[in-house]
Amino acid sequence: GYSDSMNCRPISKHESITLQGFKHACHAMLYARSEEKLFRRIPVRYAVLMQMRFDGRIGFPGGFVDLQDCSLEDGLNRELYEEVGCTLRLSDADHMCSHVTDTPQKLVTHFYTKELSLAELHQVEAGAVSAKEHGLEVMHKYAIAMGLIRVPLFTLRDGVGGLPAFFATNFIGNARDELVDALRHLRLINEERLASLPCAGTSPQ
Ligand SMILES: O=c1[nH]cnc2c1ncn2[C@@H]1O[C@H](COP(=O)(O)OP(=O)(O)O)[C@@H](O)[C@H]1O
Repeated sequence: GYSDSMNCRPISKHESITLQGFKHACHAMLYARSEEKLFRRIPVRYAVLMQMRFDGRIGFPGGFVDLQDCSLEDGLNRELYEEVGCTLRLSDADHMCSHVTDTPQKLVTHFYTKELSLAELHQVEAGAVSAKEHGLEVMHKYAIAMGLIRVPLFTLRDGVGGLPAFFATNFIGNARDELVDALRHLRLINEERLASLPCAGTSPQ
């Protein structure tokens, strides 16, 4: 049987695909180094993409992949194309971590990160609105993406606005932990600031 500690534990991609009776989902964090400044003053530093989901929660673009059908990466690339119109191809080299959980369902989530040029990222942002599974006109048909959003990495002087406020929003699945892992692992913000964020101190890895 599964112990409580199994609830969302890290697992290797290799081991996860040997599990019986588990669904697999792949999601990706696309990001780019940015010299942009908010209000000509606050350095953006990195543009990190997440999306507003149809259900009002925030997650990364991606979705379920049927391993009978295709590889994890092919499935991810298909989802990225259908949801946000991204034609870039992610590969095994972009895989960052995988987690397995048995509640509320038996699921493995595979998380990928990919650095783009700012121009490529702008293209994804601009193209997303016309992607097949994006926007209100297809909401009778698909579990759609409502819009790409950027993660604010700065903190305003009030100590709340910016990343702390963003962290207080509602995330899907383990998307929040994936975001924290990626920000830490890719060194997009420093450890001290990470530790000061609500719920960010205790990532499962
Ligand atoms: O950003 C994410 N990180 C981790 N898990 C996620 C994320 N977004 C959705 N999930 C989980 O992945 C599964 C597939 O959801 P999603 O809505 O992406 O798939 P679909 O678009 O194929 O229906 C769900 O169990 C959901 O809880």
